[in-house]
Amino acid sequence: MRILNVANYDEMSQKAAELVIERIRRNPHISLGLATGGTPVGLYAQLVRDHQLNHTTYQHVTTFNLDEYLGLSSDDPNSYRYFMDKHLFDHIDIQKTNTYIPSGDFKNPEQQSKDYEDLLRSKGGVDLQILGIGSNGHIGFNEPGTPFQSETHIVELTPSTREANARFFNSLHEVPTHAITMGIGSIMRSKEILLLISGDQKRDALMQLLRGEITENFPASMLKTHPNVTIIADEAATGSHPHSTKL
Ligand SMILES: O=P(O)(O)OC[C@H]1O[C@](O)(CO)[C@@H](O)[C@@H]1O
Repeated sequence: MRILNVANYDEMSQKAAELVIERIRRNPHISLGLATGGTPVGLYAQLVRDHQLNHTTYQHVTTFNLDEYLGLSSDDPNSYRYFMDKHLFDHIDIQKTNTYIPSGDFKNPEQQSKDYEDLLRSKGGVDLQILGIGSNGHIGFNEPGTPFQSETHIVELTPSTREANARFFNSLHEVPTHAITMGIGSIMRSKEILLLISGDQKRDALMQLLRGEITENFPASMLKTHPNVTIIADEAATGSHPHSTKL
């Protein structure tokens, strides 16, 4: 893993955007794995800005989102489809038919999980996966204890994840209890991974990732076995001054 330690959230977003834009320009048919949550919002804003200023095109780009809440329709403001349209897709020239997000439909979620995994494979998988991390080490919605080999599946969200995400809802009560998520095995098949970490509330998770053992109790630890991971972390998360290290 390569870690780039930057000053703050804005610099993290800027550096992340530079990396993503470089990969898109190198491969205009790239398949991007996308994350939601607070962490990548600044990155998406930078991608939109670059598209407007420099006309980087997404005409041939395909995207796969990591996860979706179960029970929220795509037009619900808290659904991840809504989030992606609002922060990115509505502002770039991507073809919406090339943007895939797991369905949060309650009907037959097991089949939907299988269909999403089949789709990922049939489209050739993800070239560059963008990730955030939960304070408990979750990636996507893969909570501690998720098998490392897991593929797209249904999860029951932990109380800590629901509490952390309640800030996007009117109340904790409204946060769905279940979600559909790409598995750790699905994420690990990506050719390249870009993990973004910002804020002092993520410092323990970053330390555990860097110093702790590889264990299913800390899902992100599996990333240490991936051959091509870049972490961009800000000073609040690393607790040290900006520099770059190869681990
Ligand atoms: O970026 P945030 O909002 O801190 O969330 C961290 C992670 O948690 C999730 O939002 C899921 O709870 C992921 O999608 C995200 O990467």
